[in-house]
Amino acid sequence: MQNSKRMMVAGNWKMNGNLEMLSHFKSSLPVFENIDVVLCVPSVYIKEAVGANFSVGAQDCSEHESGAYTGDISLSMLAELGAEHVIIGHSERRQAYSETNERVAIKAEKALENGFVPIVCVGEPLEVRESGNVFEFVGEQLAAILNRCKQQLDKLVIAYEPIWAIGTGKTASPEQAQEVHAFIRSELKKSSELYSQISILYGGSVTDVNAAELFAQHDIDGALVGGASLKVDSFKIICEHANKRN
Ligand SMILES: O=C(CO)COP(=O)(O)O
Repeated sequence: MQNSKRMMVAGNWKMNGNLEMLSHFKSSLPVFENIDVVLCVPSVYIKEAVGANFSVGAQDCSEHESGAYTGDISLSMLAELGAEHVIIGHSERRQAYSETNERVAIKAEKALENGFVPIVCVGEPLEVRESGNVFEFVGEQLAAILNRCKQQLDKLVIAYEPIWAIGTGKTASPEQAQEVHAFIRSELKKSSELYSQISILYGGSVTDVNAAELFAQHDIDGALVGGASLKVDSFKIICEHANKRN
């Protein structure tokens, strides 16, 4: 039995793209009736991205509301531009900007308070997978998030992105991904009766070629797509696969 919730396909452009590419996406992506399609563009493009057949997300947010935080962008600013989703705790930010589990959890909590759908990322580096400690590592990341976001868990989206699969072309096998998704679901179950309503996306070298077999897994509710979200044709095919599953 598949979960009954809607599938989501979210594109993460990271620091890529330009206005011309955005305009191409806006005019080319059709409506997908059965799924939520989100494009997380660099923040400077959010306002321009709004108004097409997809929702718009940011790739990070500040945990502060305003003040002397040079370079930060607050949730209320992102909301003003029209963003409804926000990626939080992406491994690139955890690694390059030293974002701790607690800071990620605070951002997720603030995002929920501000009416956003936070897409909160978890996932292990290669050495953790090789040492057999995936559940322990992901479990700790998740615990911090669940602890802070208890009140509105049904609004949360979790993205499992094993770091060794990001941008490497080496995707987790459907079985490897399903195993961790089932673990995440079981942890969610301990925290909330709403566990079955929380979408768990898979991210890490998702392409138009491997999306269907990933989406066929019981606990995979969609994808967070990096490289393949930069080409409208591949992103569209991934959306079509998700749309068919629902
Ligand atoms: O980091 C990712 C999405 O957030 C995944 O990136 P790739 O799809 O390029 O591996």
